[in-house]
Amino acid sequence: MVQSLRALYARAIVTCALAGYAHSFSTFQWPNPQLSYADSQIYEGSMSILTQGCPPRENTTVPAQWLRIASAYHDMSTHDVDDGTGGLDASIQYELDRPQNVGQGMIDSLNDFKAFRVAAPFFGMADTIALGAVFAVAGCGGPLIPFSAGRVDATEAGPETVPEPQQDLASHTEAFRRQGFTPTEMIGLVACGHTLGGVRQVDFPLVVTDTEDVVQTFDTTTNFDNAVVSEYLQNTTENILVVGPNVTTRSDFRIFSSDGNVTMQRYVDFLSSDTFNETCGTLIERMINTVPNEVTLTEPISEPFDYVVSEPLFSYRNGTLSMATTLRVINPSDNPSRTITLLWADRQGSSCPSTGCTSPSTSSQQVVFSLIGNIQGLTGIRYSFNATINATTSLSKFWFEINENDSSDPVVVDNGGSGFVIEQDTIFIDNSRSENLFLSSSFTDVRKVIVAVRGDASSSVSITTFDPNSSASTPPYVLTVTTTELQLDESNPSEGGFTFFTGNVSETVNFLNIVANVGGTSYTQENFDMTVVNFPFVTS
Ligand code: HEM
Repeated sequence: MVQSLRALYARAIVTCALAGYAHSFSTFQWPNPQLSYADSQIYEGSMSILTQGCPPRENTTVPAQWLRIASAYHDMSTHDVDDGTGGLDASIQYELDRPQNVGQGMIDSLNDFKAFRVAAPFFGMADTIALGAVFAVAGCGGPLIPFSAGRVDATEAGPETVPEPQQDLASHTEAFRRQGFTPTEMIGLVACGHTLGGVRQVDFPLVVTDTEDVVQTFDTTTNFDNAVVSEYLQNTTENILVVGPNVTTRSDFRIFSSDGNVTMQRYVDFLSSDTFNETCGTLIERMINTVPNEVTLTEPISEPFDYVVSEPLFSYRNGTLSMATTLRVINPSDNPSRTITLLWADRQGSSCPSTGCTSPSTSSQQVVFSLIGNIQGLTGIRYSFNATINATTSLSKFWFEINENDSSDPVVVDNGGSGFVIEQDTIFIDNSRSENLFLSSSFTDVRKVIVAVRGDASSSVSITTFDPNSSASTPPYVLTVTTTELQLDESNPSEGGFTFFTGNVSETVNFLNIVANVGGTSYTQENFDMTVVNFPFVTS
């Protein structure tokens, strides 16, 4: 019953979206870099391109490789329900030399995840592997699995717990119990996984004994569907883990038939596709959400957050602060008369009326959604703002008002009543003074970051940068974290009480923290989002 409701829910979202009905998307208390980033990776990130249409690679498919690495058969298999340790933690990165983790797909998948530079301080390789599994299933036409973020990456190998095809049923049942799954769920999970891809001769010569066979696929379809089940029940299956010449490695046969085929039969009955998809969606979601007890995941995200605000970008010149930001609105009605206004309140004194200073949106752009957003039939508009703010009175918080200019009341987007609070205005990255710098001497692109400090040259500023572009050429791929002391910027002399400090960072840095000491007081800004800056381009 629960599963049916979930499926109905998923369908309801799509139907509402397609019909353009009023919607009830959720929001979160800003700032929340983890949820903002998870939303942007699911709904607007580019990684899902590699799974769209279930594309082939290495005689299997990219999604098959991505799902396998996340699975109860690999990274997640280290979980132990008895002591609450292990789970999906990217420990696979340290376990690739084990025979049980053989396969080009493992390296290919980790290289994909590295290439898309998804890793962030609050979104590690384990979250990326889990997101990869969500995209893999959706890309091959399977269910949409809600995504939760917050996994913690391991820094060393876990125990050797990957189940292997030559093990007996009792060992597999115990392995899945230890990972938190009942014998029935084990049957489901293996069937759900083995709807994609197959077994490679070169990696499993004792399973695929015919050296002419490069890969023996588990079923005759590429897509995420119940063919693996129906072909098994109709005795037409060529799944090598069911009918392979080596009886010892027929692990799928032992697992599928372990309850007299009751579970497999159930998938087919229901499987008007829906039951298989529902069951697999629930089981795979549980599988990728299996983490050590001390790790807490976010609530599952099954729809985009509405009213997502991007990092406010500040700049100071000639007595004024400018602040650029954007507001994303999901599934807006088609209304060219809509106006959206940015409002803000003074930080010091009063130059704004009590209702707030205002600045209209300067432009708007259709949101380009990733695979999941497209499947859900979403539309979205991102409105841009560029406010000119009196630098002395500054601002303490901002908010938005959406006016459809019809008879309806304007909608106030104010972060649940508190407004979008600017914690401090003493230090900020100056978006118009900073530069995207092409160094012709070394043919490299760097970012010259300029931090404006409301204080004098005795201040000190350092930045800690997070770069997902790991310099390693083989796993483990970990974020490169670098702390740099900034220097006084000679090309930007002090102005209006502001002093400017500078340092170069790699163009692939996606987040940074600033720590400053100004007049004996410490200021910090954490998780500044470098992916939205628009520094001017300069060649030097
Ligand atoms: C007793 C448990 C399991 C055993 C013994 C097992 C065994 C295997 C073997 C031997 C392969 C071939 C790998 C290769 O040639 O590269 C394979 C592939 C695969 N397995 Fe499993 N598996 C198990 C459970 C699972 C589970 C729970 C999932 C996911 C829910 C899963 C997903 C996959 C996928 C997607 C592939 C295809 C990979 C590709 O084509 O690149 N497996 N499995």
